[in-house]
Amino acid sequence: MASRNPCFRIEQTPHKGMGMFAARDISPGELVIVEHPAIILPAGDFPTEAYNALGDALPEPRRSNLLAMGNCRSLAECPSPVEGIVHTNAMMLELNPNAVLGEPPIGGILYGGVYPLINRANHSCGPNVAIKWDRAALTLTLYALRAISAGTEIHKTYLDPALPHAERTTHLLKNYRFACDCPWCAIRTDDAPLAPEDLARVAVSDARRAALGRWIFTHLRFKKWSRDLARADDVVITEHLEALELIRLEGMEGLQNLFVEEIAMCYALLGDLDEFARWGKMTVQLSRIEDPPVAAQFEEWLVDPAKRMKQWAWRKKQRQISAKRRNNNVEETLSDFPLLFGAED
Ligand SMILES: C[S@@+](CC[C@H](N)C(=O)[O-])C[C@H]1O[C@@H](n2cnc3c(N)ncnc32)[C@H](O)[C@@H]1O
Repeated sequence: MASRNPCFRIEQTPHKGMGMFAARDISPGELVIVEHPAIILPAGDFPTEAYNALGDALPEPRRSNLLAMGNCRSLAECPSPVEGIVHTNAMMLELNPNAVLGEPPIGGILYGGVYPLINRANHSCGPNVAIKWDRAALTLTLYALRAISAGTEIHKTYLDPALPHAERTTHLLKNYRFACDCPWCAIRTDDAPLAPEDLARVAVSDARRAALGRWIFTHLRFKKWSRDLARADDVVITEHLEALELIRLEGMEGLQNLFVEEIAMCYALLGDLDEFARWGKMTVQLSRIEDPPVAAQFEEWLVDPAKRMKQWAWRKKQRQISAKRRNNNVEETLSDFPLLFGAED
């Protein structure tokens, strides 16, 4: 199936059914596709006839596009192919059917949306794209989390990648009927335990993922650091760079924006123009889809940070003021010494 979107194509994979592949190089933060659902229905189980009726009610080519989608359920489990397709593909979202027109219908009942193109993206525990809901329009936006070179498979994640390997495996087998063979997983071909080297690799990955999941609760954040001059100037930057390295190793770029943005802010408070420009531009690039107000704010600041940011070089200035005070005290103390000595002499 060919897509008119030049950024990706849908192709057969060797062992995952169809998949989504980059048709050209895609930059971090770049839009891959915005898509409307083929169908959207309340979460839950319905009689077979209801699923069949839903499929029959769809106009062509939406109906045949829906029926061509992946279905990991057997006919014994789901006699209606529409039901199997919904269970294999539906992306959950919470909507309020009584919401006021023009307001996002957030809060209320869980629904599942099926998206004929976005749902072709297979799973990885280190996904290179993420999704964002527009609950008012019911569209899903897929965007790149890191650079994706032409020909690479586009993977999203079907679960919280911070979960340990064993829980990820159980979830994927139960709900999607496959064993993940991404670089962060280890597959057991039979009931035998994992090989010692696979166990060790998975243990390292689990530990890193758990550390990243806890990071924001256990490490110093920009805001606290910004007001606390007793802390070293580079403490947040150093720790955030460590987090970004763990993120890179685990392919968990879905977590990176907070760290990148806070590093940019640290450099702003330190009055470092070059580093602020570097990290600020990265923040703009990564936030354009995920958090447009943040991207807009940084774009504005980047024009002339020294003039446009209230907090520009604040920490640097505080350090200069306290150094001056210290110097003055030292001078006063020193100038007192001759008198003291003189008096004693
Ligand atoms: C939402 S569909 C993804 C698209 C699907 N491959 C297709 O042909 O339409 C989910 C199904 O794709 C397959 N799949 C997704 N990710 C996979 C992976 N990493 N390894 C093996 N199979 C995968 C499984 O059969 C799963 O039930």
